[in-house]
Amino acid sequence: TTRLLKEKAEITKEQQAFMKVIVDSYNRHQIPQDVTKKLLQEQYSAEENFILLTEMATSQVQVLVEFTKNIPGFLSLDHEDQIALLKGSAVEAMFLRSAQVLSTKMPNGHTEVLEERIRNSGISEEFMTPMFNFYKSIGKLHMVQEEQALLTAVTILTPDRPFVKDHPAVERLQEPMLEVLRKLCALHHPREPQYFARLLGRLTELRTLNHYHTEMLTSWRMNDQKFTPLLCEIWDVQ
Ligand SMILES: C[C@]12CC[C@H]3[C@@H](CC=C4C=C(C(=O)O)CC[C@@]43C)[C@@H]1CC[C@@H]2C(=O)c1ccc(O)cc1
Repeated sequence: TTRLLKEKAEITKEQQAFMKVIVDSYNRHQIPQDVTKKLLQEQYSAEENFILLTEMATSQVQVLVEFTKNIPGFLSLDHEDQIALLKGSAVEAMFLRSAQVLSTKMPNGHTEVLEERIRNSGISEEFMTPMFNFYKSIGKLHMVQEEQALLTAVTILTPDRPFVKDHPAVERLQEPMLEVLRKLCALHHPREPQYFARLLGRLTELRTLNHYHTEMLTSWRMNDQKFTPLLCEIWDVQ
């Protein structure tokens, strides 16, 4: 049984290689410096902050598509299911990304500036609270980079998104990632046996943000704020 226990805990060679593909892709695909640099330059106003966040959101969708294409097996899924997974996970991937970014101290005060601009971009208080509560709950986990990359991949490959036809095919891709993530959590957080369960609990909290996000988009539209064609396409807004 010790051998079985050992196998259960240890990350195998192929799991190591599999994880490396996802982590390298995650690190390679970030929004360009010239976009984040604007965070420090542009003047402060709700309109300017919204325009900046729109540019960041648009760039993040492009980054998300590139990252997703590198997830082993994703491109062999049914093409319509590929679109359904991207559209269904874009908001969650973005909130996960923003939580990871805002909970780590970025160089030269980006974090504070970014937080300031989010807080003054026309997002109403009722959505700001759950959003920043999520950021705090992610921050408390002190995820390592491999966990961040795998958690993002697990979020994208969630089988029960709207319009996904071949659930089992998506489950077959998500399962090995969950297995590696479970082992990673045991490896990096040995004194917190419940850490993996807490991590998955954040995915449930993430889903509730989808609802708030739809409201956020609607309230921005009411104030005649304009989105980019890519955001309109991924979020089905006119
Ligand atoms: C999600 C978000 C757009 C994308 C931003 C995020 C805040 C922080 C980020 C950090 C990034 C990085 O450092 O890599 C990439 C972009 C993101 C992930 C914003 C908070 C609210 C905003 C939003 O929902 C929004 C939606 C439509 C808009 O037109 C404007 C904003």
